[in-house]
Amino acid sequence: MPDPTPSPESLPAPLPPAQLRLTDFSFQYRGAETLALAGVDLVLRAGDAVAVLGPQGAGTSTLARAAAGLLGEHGHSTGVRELPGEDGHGGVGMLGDDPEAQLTGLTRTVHDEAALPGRLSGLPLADCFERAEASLQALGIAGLAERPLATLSGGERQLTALAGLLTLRPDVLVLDQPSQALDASARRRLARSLRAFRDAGGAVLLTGHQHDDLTAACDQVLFLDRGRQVTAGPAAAGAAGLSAEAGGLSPEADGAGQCDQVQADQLRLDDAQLDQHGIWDARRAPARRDEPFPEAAQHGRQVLLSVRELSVQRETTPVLQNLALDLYASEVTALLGANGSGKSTLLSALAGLVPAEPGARITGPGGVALAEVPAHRRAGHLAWVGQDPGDQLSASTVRAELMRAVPLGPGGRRLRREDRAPALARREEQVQEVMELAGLSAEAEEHPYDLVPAQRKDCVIASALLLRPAVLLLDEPTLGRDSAAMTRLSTLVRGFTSAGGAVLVATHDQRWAAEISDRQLRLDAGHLQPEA
Ligand SMILES: Nc1ncnc2c1ncn2[C@@H]1O[C@H](COP(=O)(O)OP(=O)(O)OP(=O)(O)O)[C@@H](O)[C@H]1O
Repeated sequence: MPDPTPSPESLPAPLPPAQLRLTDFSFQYRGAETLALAGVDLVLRAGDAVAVLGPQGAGTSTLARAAAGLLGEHGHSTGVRELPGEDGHGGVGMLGDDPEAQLTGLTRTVHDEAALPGRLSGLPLADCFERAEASLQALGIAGLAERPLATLSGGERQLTALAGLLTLRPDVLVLDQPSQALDASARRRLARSLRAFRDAGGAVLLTGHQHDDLTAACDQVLFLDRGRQVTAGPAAAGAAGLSAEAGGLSPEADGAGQCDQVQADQLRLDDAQLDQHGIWDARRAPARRDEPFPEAAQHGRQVLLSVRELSVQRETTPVLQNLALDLYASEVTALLGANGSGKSTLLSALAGLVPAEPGARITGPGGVALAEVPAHRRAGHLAWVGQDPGDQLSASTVRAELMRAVPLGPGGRRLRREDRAPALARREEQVQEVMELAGLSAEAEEHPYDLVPAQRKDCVIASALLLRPAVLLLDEPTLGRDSAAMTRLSTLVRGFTSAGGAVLVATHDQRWAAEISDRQLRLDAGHLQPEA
């Protein structure tokens, strides 16, 4: 008879200790009518990496803040959050999803910013500096240590904020959309740093709306739908009917509250499942397009913007060198390139916001020479949507922001009294239309700063469209978008080119670049090359 007592070798290894546990955790923002999180259960053990994905508004950022203990003042929670490190050291370090809010504003250089968290937590100075250097090294930005923060590119800022977090050696790292703004090699370096962090006993929680190399390297993925953790089985059957069930049923009935975590290896996270949950899969091969976009063929290859001998220095470093570029009517040109390669510099120089070296020629629609034209007058020809939408928003509601973008009279001239009412009605109509196009109708009366970063960008894109420019310059418009918002963005961009406009768009999302663009250019060492 076999011995019923299991041998010690056959016993499962004891589970590593939990670093963070949320049990039946619910949260409601003050003044909100519905729960932002409803009965979430989550356990992060030493060495774990878990991704929580959901469409925009599903509560992934709220979950990140809940895990980091940052929700306290903002509403009411029920359930339990346990964090062993709460007795003193370790704890949770979090990087938020707002690229504009990641640096403290208290320091001047990259090195000082990376060392600051340690200094604020009372570490000896020598340790702070040593850890800061090690973090900068691990993330591949040691060369930027002495750089003033104000001179960093978007990706460089993101990595600097991460470096600061790593110096605290937290038990748990919570990263809300950490890949946004990172190029492929920075993402790989970050993946390696997270691996090392986990091997040393740390746990990682990633949240966001996109599936990418980092979420694919997690052990598990959870999906959120309107604050509820939803059942997502490994097969398509698990995903079927999710949207129909979730939200309308009680947590008991729809399975929320039971931790149904899915292994994230690609074999089990299939396309249907990600689509079902509204997640943009940045790793997927681009959808094939056999024909060129029809509108491009229709309008012929009319040059709308011609750039020659464009050189730009930042401080004393040459970033763009003698660059030549043509943008064509009805075409989308994708601008690829590593972090810090100069994509934003190029777009800003075209918009007249960064000075070019003498000799540059920028010729706009109808042969207008733009190189000498100041930025505010270029905007009618070339509308620029910068990397940080906050820099371009100033009104207190989305509607007011957009109203402001439409000049009432032709060329901004004053209108006669009798023409005012019809002009106001027309403006109202245009604004309404563009809000619908950009998916902002429900946010019309919101303060732009209360929107999530992707919607803030939508607001700036909507303003740009209202200017009716010939050329649209978009800097990283895909950040923080779920699948529906990506589709909306594509529709908006193709709508613009259908009407004969040209688009130049800087992006790190190679799938989207391949799907949306008529051609792809890569910026490298100050020069543009066709993407291989
Ligand atoms: N105001 C500035 N002063 C000095 N250097 C700057 C300034 N802004 C950017 N730089 C530097 O110029 C280079 C190009 O930056 P830019 O922001 O154009 O790159 P990018 O390709 O858009 O990067 P990312 O993909 O990270 O957004 C980088 O080395 C950056 O650090």
